Amino acid sequence: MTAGLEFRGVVKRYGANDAVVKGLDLKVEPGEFMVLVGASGCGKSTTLRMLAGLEELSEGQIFIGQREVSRVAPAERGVAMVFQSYALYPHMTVAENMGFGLRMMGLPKAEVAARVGRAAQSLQLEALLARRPRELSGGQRQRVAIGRAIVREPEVFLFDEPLSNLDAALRHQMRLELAQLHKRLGATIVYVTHDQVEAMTLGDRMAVFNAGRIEQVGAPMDVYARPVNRFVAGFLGSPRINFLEGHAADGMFHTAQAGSLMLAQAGPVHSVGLRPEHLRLVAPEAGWGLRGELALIEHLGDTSIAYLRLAGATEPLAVKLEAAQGQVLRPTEALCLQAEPRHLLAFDAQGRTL
Ligand SMILES: Nc1ncnc2c1ncn2[C@@H]1O[C@H](COP(=O)(O)OP(=O)(O)OP(=O)(O)O)[C@@H](O)[C@H]1O
Repeated sequence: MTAGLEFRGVVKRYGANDAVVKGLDLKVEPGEFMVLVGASGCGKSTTLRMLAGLEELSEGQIFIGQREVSRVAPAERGVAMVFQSYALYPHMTVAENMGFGLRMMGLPKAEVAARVGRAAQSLQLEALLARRPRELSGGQRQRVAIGRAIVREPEVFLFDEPLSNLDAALRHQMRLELAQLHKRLGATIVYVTHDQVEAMTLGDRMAVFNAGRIEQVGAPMDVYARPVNRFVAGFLGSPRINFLEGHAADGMFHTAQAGSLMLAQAGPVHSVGLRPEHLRLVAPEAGWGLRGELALIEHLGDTSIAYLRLAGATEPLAVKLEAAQGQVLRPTEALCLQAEPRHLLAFDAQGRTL
């Protein structure tokens, strides 16, 4: 069973404090992998916990499928949650850990065994069913925790930062496994993370949270390429997008002291955003471009990141170059950079994308 879900005007307030979730509207389609992403404290976990029934709503409604669940008990919502700390029972085997919840619900032994068998197969845990948690790696334990959710055959899976306790290599592996698992199960997933790489790679769509509100919802590459404002533009991308202040005139964006860039759009441009991969080196005598001095260069193997000091700018400008290009540059060298006009994100005085 796969159901969609919807938040309608959901507000969460703790006591007399300001709301931590401020009127949330969000629709998740059946079978969709939706990532809620944002910095610590922005309200994404609270949102997930309200969906799970672990927190009460102050205002608004939540629907799972056609059913309003705003005041339905957690166990009756048809959701299963996987937490960051997977809390397996140490004295039980993998199979017992996975079947525990079902046995508590009073399901017949044969049914429990069948469901555990199916989940173990889809998670490649069959060879480990007789082991105890201490005999497993961190990634295997997390798979067991996911298995515990799968056997409940929920309509919706909820994940709360499930990978943040794993090391980088394992996180990467688990990310690929989760993506494959989602394809196999076709389940609706709501996944909370502060990690932009997880959001970019796992989500069919992502909702970018900021201070209790959603700034933008969309397919990861669309949000990356067409952020609605400066906040979202700055949230995604590594190295971070470069912001430059200035003004527009005659189809050009003029910085105070570091040169000009060609603009694709008209309007009251107050600042622009330029991703490091969209800047390219041009000859110093080019007719237009940004001019600066190389402050530092990082060689990453396949690419190099050059950091330029621009006159009148407080932060260095990050530029992603091919390794061969980066290798010949020397600190303090004067450089000129251009970007294709279509790659410039232009913002108004309020930081909205024009
Ligand atoms: N029980 C509580 N009582 C009062 N305030 C709370 C409570 N739980 C959470 N908050 C506050 O609500 C805000 C949102 O918290 P929430 O955990 O949803 O954020 P988050 O985006 O998931 O961050 P993190 O990734 O750090 O968990 C925070 O400012 C937090 O301090």
